[in-house]
Amino acid sequence: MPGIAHPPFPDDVPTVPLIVVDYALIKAGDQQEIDRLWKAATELGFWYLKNHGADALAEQMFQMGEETMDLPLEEKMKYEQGDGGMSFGYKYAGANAVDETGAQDVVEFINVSKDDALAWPKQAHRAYPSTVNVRMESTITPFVKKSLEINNTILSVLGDRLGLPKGALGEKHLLEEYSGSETRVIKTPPRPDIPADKATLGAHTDFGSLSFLHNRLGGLQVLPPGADGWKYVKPYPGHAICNIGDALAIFSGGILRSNLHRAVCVRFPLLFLCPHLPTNSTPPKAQNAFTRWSLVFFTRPNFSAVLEPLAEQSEMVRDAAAKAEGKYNTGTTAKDWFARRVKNQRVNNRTAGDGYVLHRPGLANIFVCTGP
Ligand SMILES: O=C(O)CCC(=O)C(=O)O
Ligand SMILES: [Fe+2]
Repeated sequence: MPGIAHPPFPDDVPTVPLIVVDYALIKAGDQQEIDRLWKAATELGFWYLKNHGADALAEQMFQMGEETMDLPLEEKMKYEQGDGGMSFGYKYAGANAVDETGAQDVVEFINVSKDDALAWPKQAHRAYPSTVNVRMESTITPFVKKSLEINNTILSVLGDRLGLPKGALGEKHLLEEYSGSETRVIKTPPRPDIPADKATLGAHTDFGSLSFLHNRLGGLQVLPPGADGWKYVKPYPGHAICNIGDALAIFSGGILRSNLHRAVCVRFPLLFLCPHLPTNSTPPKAQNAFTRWSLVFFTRPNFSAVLEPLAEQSEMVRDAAAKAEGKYNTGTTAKDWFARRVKNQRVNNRTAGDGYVLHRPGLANIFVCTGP
């Protein structure tokens, strides 16, 4: 991917104009910028984040992803996450369902746990492919630390606006506590055979607290509330995409919004014919420009945290939770919630007639999905 020009984003598809938030201003406590973040986090739950300072590390992470995906499948499968509810490790293309029919996803990804990255060279949860190990110290741990710093700053600002005591959200996301927090590099190969309205990564809400996402090639779509259909999120250089996950929606009694999203194959202008040609007739270099790479860091609550509104610590959350009439009282720890969500999306765990419904106790059940 590095050094290969990407085709331009098409200008004839519906896009959603996300609010742009300047991380440097947020960090400096700029009230106007915090107002913009609050608007984005409560209305759509997605925003662009600029001036975050993580781009150089993100590029190195993409390289790690490419090196990993270039390993023989047999090697990658030694580190597969399996069907038992563990997300850390490799996920092969086709392991997850993208809709209620059980159609398989086409993305492969490598997930590295925040706990493993911080414990390195010790192991917290599991072993990884050699391509991950060689870049743990130089690339992955620095990226994880940088992403944690950014997400923790945002969490703290959102906690203040929710009327929570200082550190209340921080306590649910402690560095030293084991959690489902992880970084992920996703590879989507060019698939001209897949219709443009068919998901390559199924519709889902993220199940953690905050996601810090890096896109180069378009394909991400969100379904804004009240919209007539899916809208693309156009990638802009230097702009990460951030979104709220279910855990933060729950902690806030629904004040912060975790929105549905998915990924599809983008159709490019005719000038860039490759996606319309059979895959094997496209020169490899050009084809690589159509391989979609994305990178995420997911901040998720401590495994031991119970997912319920923080109603006792904020009047605002208490009022919102009261209006929601128990909808957000999951009675589940983040560990169990996370394992169930990971498990539910695996094709091998589908049983006849289960409809592949994602059970989000207390929240609306939606067709699922591959993502966290
Ligand atoms: O690939 C993308 O742009 C989105 C990835 C995503 O939503 C996820 O992994 O949860
Ligand atoms: Fe997602």
